[in-house]
Amino acid sequence: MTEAPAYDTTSFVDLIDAFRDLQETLCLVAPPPAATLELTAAVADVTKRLKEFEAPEGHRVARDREMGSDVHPMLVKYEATDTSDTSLAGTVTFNHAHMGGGGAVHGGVIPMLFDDLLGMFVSRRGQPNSRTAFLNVNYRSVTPVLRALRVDARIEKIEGRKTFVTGTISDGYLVCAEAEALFVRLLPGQP
Ligand SMILES: CCCCCCCCCCCCCCCC(=O)SCCNC(=O)CCNC(=O)[C@H](O)C(C)(C)COP(=O)(O)OP(=O)(O)OC[C@H]1O[C@@H](n2cnc3c(N)ncnc32)[C@H](O)[C@@H]1OP(=O)(O)O
Repeated sequence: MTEAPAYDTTSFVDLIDAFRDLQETLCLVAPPPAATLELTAAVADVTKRLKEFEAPEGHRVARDREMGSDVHPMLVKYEATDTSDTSLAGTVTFNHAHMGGGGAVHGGVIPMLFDDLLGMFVSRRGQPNSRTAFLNVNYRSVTPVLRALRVDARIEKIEGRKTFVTGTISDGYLVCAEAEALFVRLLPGQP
């Protein structure tokens, strides 16, 4: 495969942010049928325009490994503020699109954040090209939406191809969720 050309992701990050805004807004509205029909056509039109720019694997911006969740519409955006070789601290704010019920984050969204956060951290500071072997999540207290929460990750140990890592999401001193995961480095040629 040829090397992907240098690409300025700034405007694409804005597009993804606009998409996230759309996702959240969809979770907040009750439009009448006529408006829904009109809006469906408008969204379909945007999708049609985007399809003009389809690119082969390796050239798609959403898979830009350096940019991570900033350029991927499905992933939860977080900010890493403090990293060392074995630890990471940062922040995440879940929105209405991530809500399960009663102001709490959906129980499936939390493992997705952990898989991405811990996987990215392992790739950068542990062993690149690793895959999640297990990810165990404990929900210790309700994870609230619309609040800046703290995220932490720590590489506990590396044994051969295996990187053991833990993570937490906290609201002040209250632990909302914690995770334990194993990432296994792929062997050359391993699919
Ligand atoms: C500058 C840098 C830029 C950075 C930019 C980064 C970009 C990067 C972004 C990535 C950020 C997103 C990260 C998402 C990551 C996914 O979400 S990956 C998708 C979800 N995971 C999967 O689909 C994995 C499916 N499973 C598999 O592919 C294989 O089972 C695995 C995990 C590769 C392991 O298989 P294998 O290679 O054949 O390994 P195997 O020989 O069975 O086991 C190796 C060792 O691990 C142990 N092990 C394997 N599985 C388990 C298990 N489930 N439990 C306990 N032990 C296990 C074995 O016991 C063995 O231990 P030892 O005997 O060596 O002590």
